[in-house]
Amino acid sequence: LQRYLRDSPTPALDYASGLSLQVALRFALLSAHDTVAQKDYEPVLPPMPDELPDDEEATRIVCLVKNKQPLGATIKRNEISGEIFVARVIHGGLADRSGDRIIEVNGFPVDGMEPEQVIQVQARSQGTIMFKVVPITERPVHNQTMLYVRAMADYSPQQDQTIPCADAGMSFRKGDVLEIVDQTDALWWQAKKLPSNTACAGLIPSANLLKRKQREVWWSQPYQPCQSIILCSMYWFACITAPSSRTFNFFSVGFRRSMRLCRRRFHSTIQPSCHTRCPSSCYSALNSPYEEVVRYQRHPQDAHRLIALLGPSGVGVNELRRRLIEINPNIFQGAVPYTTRAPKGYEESGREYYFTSRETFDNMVYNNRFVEYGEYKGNLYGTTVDSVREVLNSGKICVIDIEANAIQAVRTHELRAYIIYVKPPPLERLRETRQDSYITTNYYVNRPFKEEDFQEMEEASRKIESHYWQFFDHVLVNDELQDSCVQLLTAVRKAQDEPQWVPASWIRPTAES
Ligand SMILES: Nc1ncnc2c1ncn2[C@@H]1O[C@H](COP(=O)(O)OP(=O)(O)OP(=O)(O)O)[C@@H](O)[C@H]1O
Repeated sequence: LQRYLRDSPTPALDYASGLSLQVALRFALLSAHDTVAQKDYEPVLPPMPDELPDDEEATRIVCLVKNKQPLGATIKRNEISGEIFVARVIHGGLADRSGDRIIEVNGFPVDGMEPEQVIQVQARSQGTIMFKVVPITERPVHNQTMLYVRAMADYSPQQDQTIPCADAGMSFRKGDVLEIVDQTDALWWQAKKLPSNTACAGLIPSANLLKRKQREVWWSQPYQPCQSIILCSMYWFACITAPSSRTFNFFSVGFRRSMRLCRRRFHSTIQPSCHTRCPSSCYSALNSPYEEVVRYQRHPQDAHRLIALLGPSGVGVNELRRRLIEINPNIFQGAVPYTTRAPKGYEESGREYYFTSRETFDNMVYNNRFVEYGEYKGNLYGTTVDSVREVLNSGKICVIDIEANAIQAVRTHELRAYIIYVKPPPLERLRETRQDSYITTNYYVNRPFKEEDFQEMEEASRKIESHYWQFFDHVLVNDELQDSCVQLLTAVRKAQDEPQWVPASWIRPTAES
């Protein structure tokens, strides 16, 4: 504006936006032009009051221009003195000053008023609001480092009776990455949802407060068996069985179609206690509604990240994994599972399976060596961390499929699993795309998909999503198979070569992790 005043250019027209009503962008540009042409420099601030207090340091006049943005501050009343204070100023909001005592709003003395009445005064004002405030002399120095977290729960300020101001609140869904910009208040933090293009932060419950809220909700709900699954989602168990009779063009490890069947059938056979199996991960998932995350980019010399695929039975997890490995078996590989069953004539230990005794297997279970394991027809089957490590150490990308309750076993500092959730497309697309496909069920090895298979898949995906969505690094809707393969390949490449949000404990390992 200073330069404009100096140069005094003459506008071509006073009303140029009429020239181009159809093109929104151009219209915006032209109306900006008109604003300058008409010298319409909002806001016009009201004149300063004549009677300024003698002690200039003691009070300040703060003038804010109202627009569609919230004011960005919450106020509170001191119950004893009746004085009104700015309780909290929202980071990046209009009123980015904190702790000041408000004595007047638009000329009305507000001492002794209820906060709601003060808000009424503000709400009535048009254009500008003038506050007379007594600034606090000693402002707390906030020496905060940047904190990023992944939300492990959903939150909606509109449904929270306890939030100081629902309009200043920020809703989030589990899995969202939040930048915490202010943690000075023990109960209400300020945060931005990433990726963010707003300067203004929103109020969210602090970790302790959200934890308390979750516990209250949990206690107030009637018992549902699936809740125990959420709470003990780290019970890692599954049943794995012999390779299916299906043969492929090349031998590929771990395409055990019946393994997933078996998991379904024997779902509840093995449930090791949380404390003996994975105390640290259980504890943190139960107690931290926010998981601290950092941006991580794999160094080209580091081992690849493990790729773990999961999804409801029949959605196509194995098909996608098989096709990915087929694309380039020199790059992608599955992990060789262990079993206690006797080898068949053509089988070689270390190729189809590692064959081992029951005693050794039990020992491995005891020593937490398995990502997943289970029993089928009297034999034990399982995938170990060592088998995964072997593939990763060979420089290849290890691709495995897991049940959702094995997620915590692979989300570790060492494996740095990238979790891809394979989601069914909408029902009508399932019907169309699976017309010529075959499903394997508990009773049939291969039969065409039926309507109830699709319904079951939908139902299962809803359950998986409601319990585990926060852990998914990528969601792949398996609609057209070819497209899904391309998407999978792209996601895997990104997982290895592009920066990703990962748990901070992977980068700064703690005693627990
Ligand atoms: N996008 C797709 N379009 C059409 N058919 C598909 C698609 N994805 C997978 N299929 C087919 O659906 C069937 C089930 O797939 P797949 O065996 O991979 O399921 P899964 O998720 O591993 O489940 P399960 O563990 O029960 O075997 C297979 O015949 C597969 O070829």
